[in-house]
Amino acid sequence: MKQAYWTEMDGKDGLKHFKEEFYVKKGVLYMDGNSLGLLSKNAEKTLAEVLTDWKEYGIDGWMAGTHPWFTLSEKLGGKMAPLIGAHKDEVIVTGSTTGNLHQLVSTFFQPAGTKTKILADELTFPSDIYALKSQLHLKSLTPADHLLSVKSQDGRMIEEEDIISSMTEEVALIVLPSVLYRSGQLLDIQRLTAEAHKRGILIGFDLCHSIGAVPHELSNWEVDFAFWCNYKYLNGGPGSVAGLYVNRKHFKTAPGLAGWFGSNKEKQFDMSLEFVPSDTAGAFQMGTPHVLSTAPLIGSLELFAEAGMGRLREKSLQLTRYMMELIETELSSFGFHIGNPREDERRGGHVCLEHSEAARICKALKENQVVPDFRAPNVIRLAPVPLYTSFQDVHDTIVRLKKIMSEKQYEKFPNVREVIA
Ligand SMILES: Cc1ncc(COP(=O)(O)O)c(C=O)c1O
Ligand SMILES: Nc1c(O)cccc1C(=O)C[C@H](N)C(=O)O
Repeated sequence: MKQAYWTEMDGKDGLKHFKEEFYVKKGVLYMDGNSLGLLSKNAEKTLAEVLTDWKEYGIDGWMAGTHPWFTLSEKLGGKMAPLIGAHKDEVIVTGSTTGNLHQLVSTFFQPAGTKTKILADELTFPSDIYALKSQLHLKSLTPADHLLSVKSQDGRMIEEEDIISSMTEEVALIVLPSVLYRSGQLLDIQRLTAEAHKRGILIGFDLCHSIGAVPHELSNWEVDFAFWCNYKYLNGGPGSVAGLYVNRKHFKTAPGLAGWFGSNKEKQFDMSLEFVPSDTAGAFQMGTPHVLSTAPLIGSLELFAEAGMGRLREKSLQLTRYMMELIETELSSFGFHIGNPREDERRGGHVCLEHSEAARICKALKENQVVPDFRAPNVIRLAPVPLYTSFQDVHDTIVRLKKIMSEKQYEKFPNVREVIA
């Protein structure tokens, strides 16, 4: 493997100083930032600041201190907006991914007449399907008849053409992932939104695997709503508070699940039994924000503002391209298949490496200080995230993998998954 390439790329990498901001363990090649991002010093600092404010101010921390808690969700929504190409008031940091999906579907799925179906796809993350089915049940509609699932032709990707041809008259709402969690396929959000709207269908996206990895233009594309977690590429920490986006054209739509933190902030403490919603995406909040699980995001988002999504995406594409090239040149005799799309505009931030022995190859990688994750039945996900991964890290990952394969190190492990990854 030629050293010239990675030394040259690392040498001219304008983002390389960010790696020092992160707790990257010495000798460990962390390729799992698409599942749980690493802690940054900045995130640690803002978490400590919020704890200090609690210590110092008690109840007054809601309005005083370094990061007053009462407006923190709105403030962070504004800081997150550039990552998805939204207006500041269209984004709020709140809830969890699955909770936010429930909120948005309960708001925007309004079956009427013959328009009673939700369209999703068969490769989406299971939690989304569970949520959609339970939302149908709540409206006394059976998922077997009312949840349409676009089929994959190859078990990896979902073709946009197939999604569009499933946008029938009966569909009221579409919920799709931006990037598929296993194959890393990036869907054409702009095109799908335009096609849905031509047919009078509302459309929303799960951005879990694209936020912080891929730039978006949600407002310009007129996407109706979106939701995501902040613990993957955004490094908000395990169980970090999530986010949602609602296009301004829907600000007058009453939230399906109302709660007092969705109130107009001036009125909230009037304690009236009449709900007066905020006139922003803040209306879709419910209860008191989980401040301690939000605090690391304050620091983390500062890093994203400094790095910029354009530069992050450029480096991410270079890293995944380099990884795929090395896989092709170095690992061709070991039975791997690259399961993600090759085109830049069709892939997210991770490489999907398929192998019949994937579960135990992952165990061998971990033993060799490479952290991937495994997704059944046969996928090794490798995410060289641009904030803390160098080109040399990508190179070294493939060197370690090649050694594992040449020496058949994986054979000493059973080929079954661990509990989580
Ligand atoms: C695409 C996608 N959607 C939804 C979820 C569920 O998120 P949460 O557990 O935060 O609700 C995840 C990850 O867990 C995910 O990857
Ligand atoms: N949300 C997770 C969790 O609570 C524990 C372990 C992993 C996760 C994940 O986020 C997994 C991730 N959504 C995936 O793409 O597989």
